[in-house]
Amino acid sequence: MEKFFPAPVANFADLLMDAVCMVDAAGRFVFASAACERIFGYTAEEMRGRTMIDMVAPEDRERTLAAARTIMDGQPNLHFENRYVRKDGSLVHLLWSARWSEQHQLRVAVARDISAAKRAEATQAALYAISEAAHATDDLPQLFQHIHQIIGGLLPAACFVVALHDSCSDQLRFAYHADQQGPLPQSLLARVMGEEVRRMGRPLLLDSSTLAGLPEALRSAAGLAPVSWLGVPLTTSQGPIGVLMLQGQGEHAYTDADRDLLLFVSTQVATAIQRKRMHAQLRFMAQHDELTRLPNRRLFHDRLETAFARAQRQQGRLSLLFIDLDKFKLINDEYGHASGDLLLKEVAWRIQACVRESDTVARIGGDEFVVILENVGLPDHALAVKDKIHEALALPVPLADRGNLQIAASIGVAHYPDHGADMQQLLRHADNAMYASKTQPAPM
Ligand SMILES: Nc1nc2c(ncn2[C@@H]2O[C@H](COP(=O)(O)OP(=O)(O)OP(=O)(O)O)[C@@H](O)[C@H]2O)c(=O)[nH]1
Repeated sequence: MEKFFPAPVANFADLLMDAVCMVDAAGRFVFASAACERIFGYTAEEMRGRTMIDMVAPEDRERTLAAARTIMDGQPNLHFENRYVRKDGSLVHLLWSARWSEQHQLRVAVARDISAAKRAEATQAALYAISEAAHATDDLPQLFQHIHQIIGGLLPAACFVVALHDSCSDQLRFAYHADQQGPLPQSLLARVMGEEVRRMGRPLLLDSSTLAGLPEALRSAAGLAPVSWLGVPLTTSQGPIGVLMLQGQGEHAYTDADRDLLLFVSTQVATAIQRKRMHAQLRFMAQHDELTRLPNRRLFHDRLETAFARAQRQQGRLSLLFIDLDKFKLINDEYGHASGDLLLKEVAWRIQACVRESDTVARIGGDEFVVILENVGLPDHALAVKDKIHEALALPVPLADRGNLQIAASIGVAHYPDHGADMQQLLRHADNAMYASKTQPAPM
């Protein structure tokens, strides 16, 4: 050191929090101050003689060499950022100021560890991105994919899992489980780990160093030399809603700092999920009937428009069935509104059971239902569905304490293109056919 600085200055250099380095024209360290050990993980002794560029993160090497050339051409650089690979394999973000000493034929540089600031910056950006994703994505699976990418930029995440609490079954439902290539089959370890995080209500770090202190079920699911996993609860202001888990990459073991970071970010993730769920719920409520949970009149019209456009485009067929319960008012009057409600739910369920999943059954009024049958080969097929519905509705509906209810319905059918070239004509035809059938007994 005294070779370059007088002794007192050399002592000061070792007191600095920033690292002072000198690199010769061939790019080898010839001097490193004491702070280097804290920043790079290597002692000054270990650094001496090493080629600087070998310690730079591979992605930053080209930029670093270009900056070094400029400095050696006589232009000092007071604000250059790059990343070095520390002795333990982790990355350290550095801010450099450097200049070339013609007299000593050395690059003299001072490096400041800005990893904490970079991490805070990245965390802030991730929080913002998660909040943005909650607005920009259409549904939860898409949101989870976005969040996977965002958190993958902060922490190693070979595999990313979101498991949400299902209040009906009181179990975790794996809503997202994927690696960079796409969805993965459910793993026993992820399930056991998720349940454990949920049970404890706090983060859990799994790797070979923590294994001994973990519950038996988790130990046996993990095996002897587990890949590192990190799990945190997803909690909103209303309480826990699920669990977020990451699987490390290769040898990487998550640290306590990683755990704290994921826990911090998880609050934003939980809020984003909650917001998305609320939107989905509001959208569902706006489009579905509260009692039967069938599509309502508005969604029926949307579906019909789409089906109609498709049939026109593909020169296909579609049929509409208008269904109105007969004398439903009497049921309400005689058995009460609650029994009427129960009957409407049963009717909805029975009609749905008569058609394919791709068909639409909607409730468009008190006791009025409608069915859109797509891709019906011949009008006879729609008539067969109509008969099936009549039969299904003719079966008695048992009431808990008041015997059986008997119900019948009037059904009008309209076929495209036979009964109308446009939607209004078709709707009118089905409605008229339904009223016409009210005056006739239903075929049994
Ligand atoms: N329980 C119950 N009843 C409802 C609901 N919505 C509408 N209603 C009742 O459904 C009945 C429909 O009566 P109407 O349209 O006269 O039909 P109807 O008695 O079946 O007569 P027809 O169609 O001529 O055979 C009314 O009494 C409404 O109050 C509901 O959500 N629950």
